[in-house]
Amino acid sequence: MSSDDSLDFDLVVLGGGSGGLAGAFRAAAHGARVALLEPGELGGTCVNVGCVPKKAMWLAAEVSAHVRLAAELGFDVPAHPALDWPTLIASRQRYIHGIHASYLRRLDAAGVMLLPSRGRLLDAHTVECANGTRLRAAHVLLATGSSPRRPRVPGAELAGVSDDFFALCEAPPRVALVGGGYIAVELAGVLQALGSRVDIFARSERLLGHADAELAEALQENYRHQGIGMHFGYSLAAIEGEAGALRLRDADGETSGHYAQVLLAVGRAANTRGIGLEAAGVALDAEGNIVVDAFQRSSVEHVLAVGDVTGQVTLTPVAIAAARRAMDRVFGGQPDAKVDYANIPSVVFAHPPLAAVGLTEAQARERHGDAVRVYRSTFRPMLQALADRPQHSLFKLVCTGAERRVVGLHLLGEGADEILQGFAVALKKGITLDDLHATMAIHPTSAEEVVLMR
Ligand SMILES: Cc1cc2nc3c(=O)[nH]c(=O)nc-3n(C[C@H](O)[C@H](O)[C@H](O)COP(=O)(O)OP(=O)(O)OC[C@H]3O[C@@H](n4cnc5c(N)ncnc54)[C@H](O)[C@@H]3O)c2cc1C
Ligand SMILES: NC(=O)c1ccc[n+]([C@@H]2O[C@H](COP(=O)([O-])OP(=O)(O)OC[C@H]3O[C@@H](n4cnc5c(N)ncnc54)[C@H](O)[C@@H]3O)[C@@H](O)[C@H]2O)c1
Repeated sequence: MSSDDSLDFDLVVLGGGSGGLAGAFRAAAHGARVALLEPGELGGTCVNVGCVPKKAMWLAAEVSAHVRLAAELGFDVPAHPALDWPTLIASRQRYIHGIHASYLRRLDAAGVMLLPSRGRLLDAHTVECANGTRLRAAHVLLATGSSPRRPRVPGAELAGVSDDFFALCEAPPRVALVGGGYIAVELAGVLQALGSRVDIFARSERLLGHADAELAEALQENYRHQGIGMHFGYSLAAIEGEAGALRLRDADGETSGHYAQVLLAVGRAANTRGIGLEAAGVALDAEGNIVVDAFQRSSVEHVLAVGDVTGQVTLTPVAIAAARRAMDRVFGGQPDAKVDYANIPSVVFAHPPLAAVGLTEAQARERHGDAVRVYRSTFRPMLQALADRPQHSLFKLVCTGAERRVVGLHLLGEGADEILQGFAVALKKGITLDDLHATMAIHPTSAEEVVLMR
């Protein structure tokens, strides 16, 4: 690549989260002179208040469930294991500090200049730091992420959001979670397993509107068994009371409570305020996300955007892939590099986890009508059966056409989070049901059910 020496940098990145870091590393690997602005901890949402600490808490919740299973299998362990939360949180934060240190080392080795500051666009080629320093760059990458939304109801400020969940040092005795999406489902499962009594208040008629309805209902059944309360079609009108004793009031004036903690999980909004988008002329869509084309280009030439701030599939691997492809295109001589947004696999870290790739049955029927064939397997994983526990797995394959091409795979059950990745490769390659049947099963596993479904 060739550089313009009249500019300070080839690339200035706003945001040191999943997308920003990936973009900075990839651009530097292509020889670009890069500056990265991050006012907070490196790693952004995912590393500090998202995927990583969430997974740590999910793993702890799984361990707690397994200790209880172990007791039922005859091990000499308590049926209700006590958890010293501070020890768990210390281990989690130690792990996260290790990630921070690794990023610092890697930025240093890559020659990326890290500035611990917010940035603001003055025009398409100029970024101003909080202290007034101005950086001139050939390209700017916006990767400022998103923040939790709060519903506009009286008392909303009394509630916490997912960031506050990660500040907890003990299980609050009773927790209300408002929302029915990824975060409400994940935090509810973890808190219930680690000692809280949890109620979910969802506006929708079921959990996880994005997921296959049958699996979502099966997960609800599991949550009910675990003692999680669920209220659907709920319209939150106000949050009342005082810290430690909060009540929810619905649109009919009915109240529910008292809750030691109310957590709001009603979606996230792109971080676009105060970053100079108006000055530079960067367009937003009706939802407030930065508009980008398939190559992550904003409405202003040389200004790119990736990750949550664009509102495109808001997952860490997507932010990373979008940033890498954009940098491959701009600095790596790969003019066609872009993300394929089709068939992105995802996992809701519920108990058990729900993993999915491709079309749900409803989406497939809408698109392919009567050509859709659905195959399902409901079974009790061996560990659950040995302990005589009721938890079942539900695996579902959605196929279309005479060749029975696999267009959707939906897994609810133990190990689903780890099973899906390989099958996601296969689905992207366009496999058929016959291809699955031609693959030898691995016995005895849960995963074998995917190649045995008829
Ligand atoms: C509770 C929770 C759990 C999640 N779990 C998962 C999961 O299991 N798997 C998954 O794939 N995804 C998960 N996600 C989503 C994932 O965290 C996000 O999709 C991902 O972090 C988006 O990356 P990003 O780079 O766009 O933004 P972020 O990672 O949020 O990074 C944005 C960065 O920009 C910085 N910034 C903001 N304004 C400025 C400015 N003006 N100048 C400079 N810097 C600025 C911020 O400080 C922040 O560090 C989860 C999210 C949450 C909230
Ligand atoms: N495992 C993962 O990959 C993972 C985990 C957590 C978050 N994420 C990402 O972060 C995003 C944000 O998560 P989220 O759970 O906040 O959003 P979400 O979009 O998944 O769910 C928001 C939920 O809030 C409900 N809602 C909206 N307004 C409401 C109101 N006023 N009252 C009651 N309910 C209301 C919606 O009906 C929906 O069920 C996710 O969409 C996902 O992309 C991913």
